[in-house]
Amino acid sequence: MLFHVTMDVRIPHDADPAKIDRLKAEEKARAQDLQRQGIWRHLWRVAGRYSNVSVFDVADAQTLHDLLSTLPLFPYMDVQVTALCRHPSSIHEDDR
Ligand SMILES: O=C(O)C[C@H]1C=CC(=O)O1
Repeated sequence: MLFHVTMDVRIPHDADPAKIDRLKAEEKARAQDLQRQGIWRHLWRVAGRYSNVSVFDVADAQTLHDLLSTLPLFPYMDVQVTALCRHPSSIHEDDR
């Protein structure tokens, strides 16, 4: 199943910079690993905001929740999820 996910990252101003740098590095490694596996299909920065829009390809909503909630930056994210299904006019056979 495909899910559109928006992640708004909100780092508290009083957060420990060293801890945040470590979490960002861990997040990057995790995100790149999931992209290589084809699970995190799209990852886009929202221009002008510390936010991304992403498309995930996972078995179901529980799998997506387990994945998102274990991201290193998850405690600092507001996450919105929209389930996607195939558009009848899509020319992309892997849209499902
Ligand atoms: O920067 C972000 O949008 C938050 C998060 C998502 C992927 C990643 O590397 O960090």
